[in-house]
Amino acid sequence: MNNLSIRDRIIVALDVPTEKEALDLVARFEGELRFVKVGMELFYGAGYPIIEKLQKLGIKIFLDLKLHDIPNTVGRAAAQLTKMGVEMFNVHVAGGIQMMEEARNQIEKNLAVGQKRPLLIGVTQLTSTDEKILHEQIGIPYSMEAIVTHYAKLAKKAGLDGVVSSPLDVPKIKGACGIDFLTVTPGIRFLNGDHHDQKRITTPEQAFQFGSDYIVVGRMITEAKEPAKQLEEIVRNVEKQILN
Ligand SMILES: O=c1ccn([C@@H]2O[C@H](COP(=O)(O)O)[C@@H](O)[C@H]2O)c(=O)[nH]1
Repeated sequence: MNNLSIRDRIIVALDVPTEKEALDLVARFEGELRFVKVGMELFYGAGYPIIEKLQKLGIKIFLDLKLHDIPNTVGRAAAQLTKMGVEMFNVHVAGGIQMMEEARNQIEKNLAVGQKRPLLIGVTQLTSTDEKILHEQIGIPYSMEAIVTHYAKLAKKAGLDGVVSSPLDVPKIKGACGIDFLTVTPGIRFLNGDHHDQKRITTPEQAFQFGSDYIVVGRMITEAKEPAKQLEEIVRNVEKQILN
């Protein structure tokens, strides 16, 4: 994908409700955190100031608000998010091509002079869902592989930079959309650890083996006794595996 180091490709999910808790958590990494995810909980709790504060610390931000509404509304929201100068944000592919294109167009229209364009990423099928949920609850009769690949192709057609998916989906997505189409993958767990609400999971090592460009890791790191040590261990193990 690019020549970023493994550390630069690990996005730590700051799933906490307040600015103080987020900044306290970041401080525990003593400058070793490169990329974080600000999701609904933190953004709704702390608002735009947390984005500015993290940026001042030199940390890249994936603003994971998963926009999903009519094209006009999503386009207008995308215009506002573009002005925040984050590295990436996302929309649900299920909103359709027109909705995704509107987001993409509004990004272009609202870039400040010299501003790097935020990456626009489409959410495929949540990693907390499996085929049983897809069939019995959501009412989609296709296989997980078919629906995720279909969503990825739609996102590419609409001009998005990549998709959020399980690492398990990455080989199919890269096969269908090309190696440069980005994959941002949550659902990262140790084999014997707690899977919580996640259904389609892999270890960090497997995720990079499958070709994930970025992994998103939350509780496995943030709920560890020593989050910084946990991050270091993940980086070390993935690098060791790549060298072998
Ligand atoms: O399909 C998706 C889309 C987004 N997420 C987000 O990633 C993190 C994962 O956190 P963990 O604690 O490692 O489970 C979380 O912020 C989700 O909102 C996802 O898990 N799956």
